Amino acid sequence: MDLYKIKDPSFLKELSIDQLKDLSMDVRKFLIENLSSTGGHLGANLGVVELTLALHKVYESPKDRFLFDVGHQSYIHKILTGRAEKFDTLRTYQGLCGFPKRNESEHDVWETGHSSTSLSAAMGMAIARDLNEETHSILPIIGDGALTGGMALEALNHIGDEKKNITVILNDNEMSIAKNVGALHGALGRMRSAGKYNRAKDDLEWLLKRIPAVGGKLAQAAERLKDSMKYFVVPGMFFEELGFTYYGPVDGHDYNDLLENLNYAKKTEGPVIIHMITQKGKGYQPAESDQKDKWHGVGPYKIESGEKIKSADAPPAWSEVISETLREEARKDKRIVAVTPAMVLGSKLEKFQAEFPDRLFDVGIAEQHATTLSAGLATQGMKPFLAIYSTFLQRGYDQVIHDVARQNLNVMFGIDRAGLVGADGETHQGVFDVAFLRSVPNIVLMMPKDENEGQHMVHTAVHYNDGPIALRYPRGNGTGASMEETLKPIPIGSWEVLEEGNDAVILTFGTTISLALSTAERLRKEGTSLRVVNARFIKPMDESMLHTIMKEKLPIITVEEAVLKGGFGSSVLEFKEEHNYTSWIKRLGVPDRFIEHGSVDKLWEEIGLTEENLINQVKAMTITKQRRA
Ligand SMILES: Cc1ncc(C[n+]2csc(CCOP(=O)(O)OP(=O)(O)O)c2C)c(N)n1
Ligand SMILES: CC(=O)[C@@H](O)[C@H](O)COP(=O)(O)O
Ligand SMILES: [Mg+2]
Repeated sequence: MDLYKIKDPSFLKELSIDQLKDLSMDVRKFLIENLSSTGGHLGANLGVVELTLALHKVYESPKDRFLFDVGHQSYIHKILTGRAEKFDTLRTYQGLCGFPKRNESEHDVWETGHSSTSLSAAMGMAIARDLNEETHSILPIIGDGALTGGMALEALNHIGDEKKNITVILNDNEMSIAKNVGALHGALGRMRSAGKYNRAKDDLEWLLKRIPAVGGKLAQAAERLKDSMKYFVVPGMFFEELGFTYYGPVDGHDYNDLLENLNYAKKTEGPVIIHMITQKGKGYQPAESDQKDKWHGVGPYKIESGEKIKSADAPPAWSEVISETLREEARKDKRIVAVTPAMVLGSKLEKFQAEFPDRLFDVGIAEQHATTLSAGLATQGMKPFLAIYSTFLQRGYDQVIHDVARQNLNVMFGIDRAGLVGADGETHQGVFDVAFLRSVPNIVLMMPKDENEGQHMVHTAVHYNDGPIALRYPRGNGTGASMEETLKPIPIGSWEVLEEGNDAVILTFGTTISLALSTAERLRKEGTSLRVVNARFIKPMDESMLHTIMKEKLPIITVEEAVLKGGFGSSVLEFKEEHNYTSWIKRLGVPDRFIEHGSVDKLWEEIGLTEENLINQVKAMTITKQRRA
């Protein structure tokens, strides 16, 4: 079938099971071909082909609401709702978003990117539906990984109690990004192996209710029988105890099983959970056989061999440098433990895990728990290193304030993916942490200019015993800096002058340092000398250097790959105001709006992090200064 001709999913109603099977093959081929050049979340999508087609066949989007949790598995939904032709632009600048997007289609009713939000949103929609006396179905589609997120459990608690008509599609592939973890994962495993018990239970109940002569009594007996079987065969029966009708396990690749259960659920009153078993990466051998992450998220690759296309000789990834330094430190100090909320692979902690299996804690998608767990560890004299993406630390903000900083505990934060991340777009940009951390008392916040300084910062954090300390580093590869053999602590709050100059000063840190240096070089050729300062401690700042600069009355430009509102530049403005200086300060950084997906270079251009813009700002300030003088 020509997928480019699909305008909406209504055609599915007429398709036979054989036609659905053919269409599934076309969809898989389309995904494998398109993503081989764009990259994207291939594994998860290959696993939900049948599930998504079946949902669109039985239900009626957008009247019925599909909420894709995390949303990385919504590609088939996008194809079925008329967006196949945009797939060559997937996750590129101004192209198709990799997650559901309300302004892309009326079929995208809930935007995601971060996990475990779909059940709460579904509950909100269900309450509104009932108050408005509407009758549509609401179907959150949530993975076994996302189900471990605290929010999902909070929502189950509410939905089960209120008995709302919500049909939860639980897509259980036994994988988070890496193998799923936790007791809930274990419970799902037991439900999976309980086989078709539930079907037998429902069939029995259905049969008994239809015997007219003995009707009620027999049905009551059946109910008792069902309850005792429930405890006997499926210990806990977690979902039913919470007030859900549980259907499953359903073979998520078998249309007979899928359609039968979806149609059954459609007629069931109250909250329903359909436990679907799927295989991540299904239908593409390299993904199926990958034991690590089933091709969760990939860059471009060769279709035939599955070989990933990578630029040769790239410097090591930032995450690798940081976690490898931590591993080195962990050999010397037994108190060091690493904590990750489901990101062992992304944060490159596999080697740490292999060497110190008892000192690495993958807690699942549980950023709040991970943060407070680290606080708990620190109270007992341990040195926890919480490796966490900047964007996901947003989930643990109260825990940072209430549990870590307030008690001034020695928790180390490795804030990964700090700055613009590119293809994942606005849900994942790591641009808020500077603003939301610098206002919290007791925290030290730093960012290295290169991976050599990065390793020294890990060392600094390990040897810092005066409270929480956070080290932020970007997505992708390092700068290729040569690495010093001996690790040394960097004095807390110290900045360094990278380039001397007397016409204007640039205060910057991390990724934007190279921009400042190249701009300074260009301006020097034109006779303007810029002082470039590596403001590697965002908090505390180097106040002695700031006093010197402000006394010199040089124009100051702050540059940061983080939000301007409340960011590093704001702290420089505050310093000026607190000390009654008159310095002229300009701030460059991320403006007050959400930044969509695209290559980081393109996004820097969009927000004015370019040499041209910086040169213009410097010229405007220095020329005006000369005129004023
Ligand atoms: C709050 C939050 N933490 C971490 C992530 C990173 N993340 C994206 S997908 C994923 C695994 C999700 O597993 P599951 O829900 O089972 O979906 P699957 O990929 O297996 O289909 C994780 C940890 C995220 N998106 N949001
Ligand atoms: C959907 C999601 O949240 C993750 O899969 C994320 O896309 C991973 O990002 P990295 O590729 O930066 O690890
Ligand atoms: Mg999963």
